[in-house]
Amino acid sequence: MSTATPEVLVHPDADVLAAAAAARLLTRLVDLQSHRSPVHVVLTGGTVGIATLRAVADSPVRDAVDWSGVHLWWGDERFLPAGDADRNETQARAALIDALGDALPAANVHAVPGPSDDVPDGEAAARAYAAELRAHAADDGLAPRFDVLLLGMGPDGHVASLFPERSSLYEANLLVVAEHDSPKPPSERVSLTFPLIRSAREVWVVAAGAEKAPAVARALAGDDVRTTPAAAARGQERTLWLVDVASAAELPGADPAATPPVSGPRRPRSEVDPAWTAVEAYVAPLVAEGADAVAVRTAAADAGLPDIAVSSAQGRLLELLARAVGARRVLEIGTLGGYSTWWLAQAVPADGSVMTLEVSDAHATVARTSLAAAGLQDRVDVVVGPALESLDRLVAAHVAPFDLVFVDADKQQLAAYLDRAVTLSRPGTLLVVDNVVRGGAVVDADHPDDRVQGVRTFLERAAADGRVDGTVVQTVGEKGYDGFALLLVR
Ligand SMILES: O=C1O[C@H](COP(=O)(O)O)[C@@H](O)[C@H](O)[C@H]1O
Repeated sequence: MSTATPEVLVHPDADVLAAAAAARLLTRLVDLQSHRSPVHVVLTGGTVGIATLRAVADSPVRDAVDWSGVHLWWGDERFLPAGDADRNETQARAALIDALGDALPAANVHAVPGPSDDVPDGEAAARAYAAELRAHAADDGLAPRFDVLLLGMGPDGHVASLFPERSSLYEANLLVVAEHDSPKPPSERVSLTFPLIRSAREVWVVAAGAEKAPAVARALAGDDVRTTPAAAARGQERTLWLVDVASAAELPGADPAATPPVSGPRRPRSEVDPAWTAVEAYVAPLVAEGADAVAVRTAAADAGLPDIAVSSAQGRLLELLARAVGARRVLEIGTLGGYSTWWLAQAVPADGSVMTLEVSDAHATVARTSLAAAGLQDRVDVVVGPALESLDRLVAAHVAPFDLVFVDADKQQLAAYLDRAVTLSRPGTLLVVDNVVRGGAVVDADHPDDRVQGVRTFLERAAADGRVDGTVVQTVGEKGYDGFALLLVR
């Protein structure tokens, strides 16, 4: 089975890391629940793992999750009596599960059994846990398909209770194993094995602290699993390493003298800062992305379209702008999978319209299908072909002016789109143009990227164009650092 190459996100410190991991987990759960139930999450013990659960409990977004559709499992457990303070389960209950109360049914919490008459040793606990996994298996498999599997990592590079140099690292048949004489106390443990861990859709490794820097560097350099077990921690669809500055200090390119910043990102400005994602997750209830919008977004991803559509917060902004100007006729340049189109279509009245121009036949088909499934086929017209040609046809046909034009297409031609868009407008038409800041690159007159140069030409043209009044609003969020140009036609 092939697995996903690790992606690394560095956070300023352990607290921000835990908050961001919690926000990410909550957002993922809400997203997943829009099209799948139940959702299976594997918890981890350890400092960051438990801090993450505490942050989940403290987040108002936790109520956006339907916990009755979430099943919780553990990647490993210390083989200690139920209620022992050193059990990962006990710590997870104190951090999150108790706070969820009746929202999370007890039957959804799948703890590894502790010692009892029926479960005299770790092997018996491992067998019992494997049976529990089988009882919830997907499609006659041996275990549920885990949606997110969280792993902490020790300074020795262990994950779950799979320690360096142990035979359990190579277990190929069992889903769950017992570990005796663990190098980290307590000595008796039970752990999922790598075949099961690596069958998860997404594996997220969380690690913080300078003492973990060597192991983080070895794992991400692809060290031998025998010396750095974390090197084998990978998911089928995504492998995420959520680390702090201190534990990332030995990664290639890291500044060993770096101290965590008081605020702001440490990575290039165009990348996504976890604080931005956390805020986006926090405001998700206000944005209220509906199930139809999630379906449009998911269909685009499933069809393999690039992940360059607007975010839900930006989509909502488009909807609000269109409503604010009372738009009845909207023109969009650049449909992609129809996600921004969906938001714009929410704003126009039932007898209003959104015309959206898309150069790719394949993208247009995805968009049409999704928008029809959302019941918007009568309100949205997807026009296929090079946008400039479509625009020139509209100009030649003297169509009625549009009330709002949203431009999210090839940046090289933005100035030409501006020209056509103004021609197709009336005084008071609002033009919204996406991606005009580009991580700050727009200020670089010698930038080699012709998209940056396309934006610069457009902004210079807009500034000189006596037909519009405008501004640029810089934005941060899950789409990174960018911005919208807003132009009001005089
Ligand atoms: O013993 C364990 O340790 C690891 C990592 O813990 P940390 O305190 O160094 O973050 C944890 O992932 C595992 O679940 C746990 O049993």
